[in-house]
Amino acid sequence: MKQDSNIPKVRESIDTIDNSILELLKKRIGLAKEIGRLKSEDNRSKWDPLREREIYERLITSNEGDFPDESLRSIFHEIITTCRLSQKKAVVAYLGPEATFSHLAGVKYFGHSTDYKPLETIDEVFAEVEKGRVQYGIVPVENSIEGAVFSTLDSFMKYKIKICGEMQLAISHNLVCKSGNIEDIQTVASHNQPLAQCRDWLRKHLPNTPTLPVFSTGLAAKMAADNPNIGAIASSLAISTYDLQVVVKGIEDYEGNTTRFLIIGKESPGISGRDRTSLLIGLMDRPGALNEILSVLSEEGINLAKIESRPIKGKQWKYLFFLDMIGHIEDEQIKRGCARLKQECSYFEWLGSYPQDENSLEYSPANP
Ligand SMILES: O=C(O)C(=O)C[C@]1(C(=O)O)C=C[C@@H](O)C=C1
Repeated sequence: MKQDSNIPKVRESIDTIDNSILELLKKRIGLAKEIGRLKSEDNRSKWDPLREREIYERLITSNEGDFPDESLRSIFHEIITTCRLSQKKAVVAYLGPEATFSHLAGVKYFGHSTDYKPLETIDEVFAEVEKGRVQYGIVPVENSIEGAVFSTLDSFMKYKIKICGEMQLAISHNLVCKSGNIEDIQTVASHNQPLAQCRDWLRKHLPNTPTLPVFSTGLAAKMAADNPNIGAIASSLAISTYDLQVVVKGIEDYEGNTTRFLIIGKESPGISGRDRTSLLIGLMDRPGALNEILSVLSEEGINLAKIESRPIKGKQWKYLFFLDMIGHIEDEQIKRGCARLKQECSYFEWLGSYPQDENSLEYSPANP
């Protein structure tokens, strides 16, 4: 070994830098708390997505690639979320138990300093937010392969809440069990959606093994931890949480499997400059009613990102439509379009305007 190694000296410099970063972080959180107090005096919302976007954009521009952009973004994501939470503590509810994809999505979105509350159903997540027992909920709304998550859409029709954000999570399914041996598996448990997303794989590799739909992937993982003959399809987070072994990784039938989650709360954030607006509408009972709605959007130059219909419970053959448009309710174009839609619709509800997710690739569980 070389005696005159320079490593200790360089490490000393790294220690000095780390100490300076820590001092600056302490100063930063102090300033964020001060802004929090000023915002409380003015009764202003603590969350300012436009300001947050400006910070990321400024830092990425001045970085010039010296530090990997993606890492820089996630470090500052954690810093800003922690500073924001120092202004107002938040509890986030999700479909539990621990280690579901919703839990994983929550941690990616809100960072590690937030308190998380697992609940048994998506409906309960909405109920807790509506009652104000938690500040936010995170719920899956659609999957790139299986389409809409109906229980989430139906809960929007039942509860008065607002959408505050969205995020996309790349989903990779693992077949797991206690021993890690496929021969031990007599039943495969999971949530309906992952079972459907791995249908072909299961048919091919475990043709005689029955599947068992349960409330969540986290519950399936918990069942596999308690019973050596149960296999579960679950997230990477579930493996460490429940001390399970991987039988086969990535058993989803299609690549690019991504789930879009919505963050729900009591109020939507202000404009960020790149936003989405969601509406729930009912059509008049007359010919061409849907066409009239689409014409309004087209005439106002509004980009419709998504339309989905759901039957109204208890009213046979009656439907409500979920619409996602690009833009914020404070944008003139969206404001004008919504005013016109209100006139044309039998039911109109603004579900919220919120910053669009632009970092879907950053949220890959393969790169946690
Ligand atoms: O600048 C603000 O308004 C702050 O409250 C500070 C801060 C931050 O930590 O940078 C925190 C929360 C807001 O969403 C935006 C930025």
